[in-house]
Amino acid sequence: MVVLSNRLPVDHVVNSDGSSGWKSSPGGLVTALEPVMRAAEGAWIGWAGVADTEFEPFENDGIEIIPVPLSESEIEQYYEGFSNDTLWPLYHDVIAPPQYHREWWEAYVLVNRRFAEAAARYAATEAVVWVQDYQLQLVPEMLRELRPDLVIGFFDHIPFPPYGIFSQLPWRKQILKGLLGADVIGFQRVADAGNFTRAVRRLYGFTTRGNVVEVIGDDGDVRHVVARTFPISIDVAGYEEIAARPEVQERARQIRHDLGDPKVVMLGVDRLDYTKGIGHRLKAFGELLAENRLQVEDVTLVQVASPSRERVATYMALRDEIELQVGRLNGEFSTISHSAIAYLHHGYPREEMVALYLAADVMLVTALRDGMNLVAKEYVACRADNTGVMVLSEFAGASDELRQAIIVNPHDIAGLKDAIVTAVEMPKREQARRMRALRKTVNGNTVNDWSKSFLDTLTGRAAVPRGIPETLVNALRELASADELLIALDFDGTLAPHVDQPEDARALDSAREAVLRLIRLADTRVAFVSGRALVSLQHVADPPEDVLLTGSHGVELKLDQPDVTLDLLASEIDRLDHVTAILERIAGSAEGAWVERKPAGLALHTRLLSPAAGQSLQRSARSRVRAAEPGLTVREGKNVIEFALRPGNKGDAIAKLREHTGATSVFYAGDDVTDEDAFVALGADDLGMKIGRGRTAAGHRVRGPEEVAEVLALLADFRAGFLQAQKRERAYTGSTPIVTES
Ligand SMILES: O=P(O)(O)OC[C@H]1O[C@H](O[C@H]2O[C@H](CO)[C@@H](O)[C@H](O)[C@H]2O)[C@H](O)[C@@H](O)[C@@H]1O
Ligand SMILES: O=c1ccn([C@@H]2O[C@H](COP(=O)(O)OP(=O)(O)O)[C@@H](O)[C@H]2O)c(=O)[nH]1
Repeated sequence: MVVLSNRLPVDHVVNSDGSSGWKSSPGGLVTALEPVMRAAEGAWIGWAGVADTEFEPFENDGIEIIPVPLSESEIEQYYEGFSNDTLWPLYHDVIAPPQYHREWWEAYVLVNRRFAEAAARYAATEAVVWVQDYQLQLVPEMLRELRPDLVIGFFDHIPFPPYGIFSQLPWRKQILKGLLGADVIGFQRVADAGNFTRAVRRLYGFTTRGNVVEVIGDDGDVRHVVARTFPISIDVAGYEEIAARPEVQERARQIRHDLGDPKVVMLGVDRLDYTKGIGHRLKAFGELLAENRLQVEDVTLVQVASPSRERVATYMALRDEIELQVGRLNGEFSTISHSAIAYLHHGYPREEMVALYLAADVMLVTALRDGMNLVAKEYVACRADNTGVMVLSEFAGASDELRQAIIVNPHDIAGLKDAIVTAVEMPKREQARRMRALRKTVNGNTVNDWSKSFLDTLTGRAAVPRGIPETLVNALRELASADELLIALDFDGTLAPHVDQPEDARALDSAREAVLRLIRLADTRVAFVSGRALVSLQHVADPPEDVLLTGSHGVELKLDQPDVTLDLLASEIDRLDHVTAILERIAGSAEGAWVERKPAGLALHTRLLSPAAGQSLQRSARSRVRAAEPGLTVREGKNVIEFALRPGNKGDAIAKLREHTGATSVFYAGDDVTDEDAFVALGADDLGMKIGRGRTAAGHRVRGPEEVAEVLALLADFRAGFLQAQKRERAYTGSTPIVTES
């Protein structure tokens, strides 16, 4: 795996004595990704934090680091400018006004290209490349152009703005196009993913179905891009381990002592950023002191404001503002023995952070907008004794999960003050009740869970366990009570195990038996949906009389009537002959490749070749056919590329079958890339089941044809049970069911 982010986990530093070295770099992205990368084999590509310096790749704490150089002017225009003075405020609710400068955009494009080129150089064939965050939104598309073999993921660590705000961006279409180069785009919150898909619909008119965007390329080909939420987290066990160390606990006691042992220590930990709501927090605290609702002898606020983006004008102004506010409040309310606010403009190492979390009775997270806010999760992970209260802004992503915090709107200063008082006065029992629940939530989604679920979605590599998952059993039980049920099944790899020679494929006996049971049931139809030509499907599947058939990806149909023939025009037959000649030549150049002629198209099979050789053969077939006979529909499957005269896919087949049968619910099972068209055509009352590994839009997954047979048998049991019960009920209530008008 290759990870790309603007920041590396370490920054290069030159000390005052002229010596140099590497230190941990700031921010939650690094906190989250570091443990993931230490556990994974792979390289991390990013900027070393200094200008105009080239570094050779090196290893740091078990991670291979590949630095990408940036010049002084690129840092100004790409990082401080476009990333942090255009995108950052725009994506954070325009809390500060975004600046739009064309030369910043040009630098952004240039640096994104440099990152894409670095990834293209380092990634092995068919490797997974995981691009991080708003600084690199153009990389997915650039990288796909350079290396179409790669699997590309993108994770957005910050909010994705609503269309009304996003649309301000002069380069909004380019940004979306860049992102859509990824196979999976991850967001922190459901709302972010929704904002993104809405923008895609508005600006490109692409169809989105649930989490899947149908991206239509310049050549008319369709790619399915998954855009969904994956809330990021922390290395919970790592924080718990540090919090349990005696020396860290001693340090926490020392901190409280040094603060004058106040009754209550409140803590804020943020990069000094206008998104974090530090000013709102200080205002609320100041008013509580002024109104005597809190006393300076009892309550101290520790505010860590770690330095961030210090050359950006908005950040300089913020520092002045906050420090003026702190100075005023301390001047007004501190006594010789008690400071109101301990203000620390430093970045601290992790052990010191944990000691602060242990020392704090109340954690204040009052962000005006924040992608996630890992500080909130870290505080919870450290409170093993179930004490402590968190006040948490509803505008931080963490509030979606940490529901037992005291959730606040930081703009409502009166509400924020009440929340702070509630936190300060909260009885220990109530603290424990809430903290237990918070800890359970944080433990239930660690950073490993986050990366695993993202990467599993990306690569479809989740080892598919044997057996039928409980969630699938429940969904089948529900599906079995449909008024009119259609069970549509792919054949190869679903009912029949894959074999080297397509004509040798046969359905498993157990699958055949289950199908025979299903077709005997009332209000239940079974269909086979195959990419094969109908005649080939009939040969291998030997389908029972009542099974509906669709072949050639829905172009051929046999629906309760004698065979359907396809009328081809003479010109279409000429085109097929021409493409046959081209493909035969290509197949002839590689031992083990062969061409299959279909009623309305051709397929080049490469399954006996190595994956790399197969891919390269498919690429050359694609470009030569496109040049010679433009306008054919191209479909890529596992080890096969098809050229069809007429468009049509398994999604269309489902629509035709649904119409023919009047089905109110559809069950669809398939294993191949072409089955994804069918999965995205399913609706809320339907059930999609993917067979084996691979990215999918299906809601369920099983391992192989044996499990498919089990699932079909189970569905037959449930359906028979439902129909029996329905029959009994009708007999009991006097034949026909009661129909009410609405
Ligand atoms: O690299 P910097 O410019 O110094 O900024 C530090 C990082 O800030 C942002 O962090 C975000 O990621 C966190 C983890 O997902 C999330 O909890 C937080 O809400 C975000 O703001 C930024 O997104 C990173 O790229 C920066 O490295
Ligand atoms: O002095 C400091 C201040 C913060 N952090 C860490 O920086 C990260 C901040 O991440 P968060 O998601 O809260 O916000 P971001 O800074 O990424 O916007 C957390 O892991 C903090 O523990 C740190 O190590 N030292």
